[in-house]
Amino acid sequence: MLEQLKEEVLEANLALPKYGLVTFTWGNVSGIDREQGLVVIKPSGVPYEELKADQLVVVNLKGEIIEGDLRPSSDTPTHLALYRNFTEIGGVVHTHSSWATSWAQAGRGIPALGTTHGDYFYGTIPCTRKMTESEIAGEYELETGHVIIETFRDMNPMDVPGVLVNLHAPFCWGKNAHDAVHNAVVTEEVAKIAYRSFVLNPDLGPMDQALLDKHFFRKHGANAYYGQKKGEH
Ligand SMILES: O=C(CO)[C@@H](O)[C@H](O)COP(=O)(O)O
Repeated sequence: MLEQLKEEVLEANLALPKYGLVTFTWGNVSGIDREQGLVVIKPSGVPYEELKADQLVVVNLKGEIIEGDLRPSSDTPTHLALYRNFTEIGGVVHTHSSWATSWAQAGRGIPALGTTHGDYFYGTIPCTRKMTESEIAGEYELETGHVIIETFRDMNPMDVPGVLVNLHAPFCWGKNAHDAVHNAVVTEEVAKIAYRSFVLNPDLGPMDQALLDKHFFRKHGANAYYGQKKGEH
């Protein structure tokens, strides 16, 4: 099981440069084996082209290293906070993909403007509040997870499988590492499309709820876990 998860997480990490989501090593993917309570994550600072499955690090949900000689990603505490609180997710991706990071630096969520967005996100991809000085000075990566969880206090994270961390960059998730990367690619794409839509029409508003419902539930099912708590739109 764990060896299979390592191969899935390796493949997901290698997909980041393939889809143009990362520069240098500005990103990381993890996956979780919920039965064993173990997370496989990219080692810190290792270039993707050199990455091998046996370099991936295995940690438990407390962050203790169970397997691996290298240091786990610096964002590991953020990934783990999401796994502990978003119990339906199986994979997490963090990148600094440039269009989504531009919205994060602007402190703006990406509204649902069309069906491309609506197929994957049941409403706005939110931007978190700014982190406080004490959060930044404290356990920064863990606190980054906390502000994400706070942002989703009234939303089912599987309705909107991604977030923009204010002044930082996107975190996305899904039912496994591959699904999380898929959502990260769509986040970057809708960030680009939304920016251009506002340039073409600055008065643009969110898409009609009926169209959003049609596209999201057509793809995810009206009674799937995605729709248990309606996302904000
Ligand atoms: O958010 C950041 C830097 O701001 C991180 O994503 C790093 O860019 C990647 O760190 P490692 O996974 O290599 O530790």
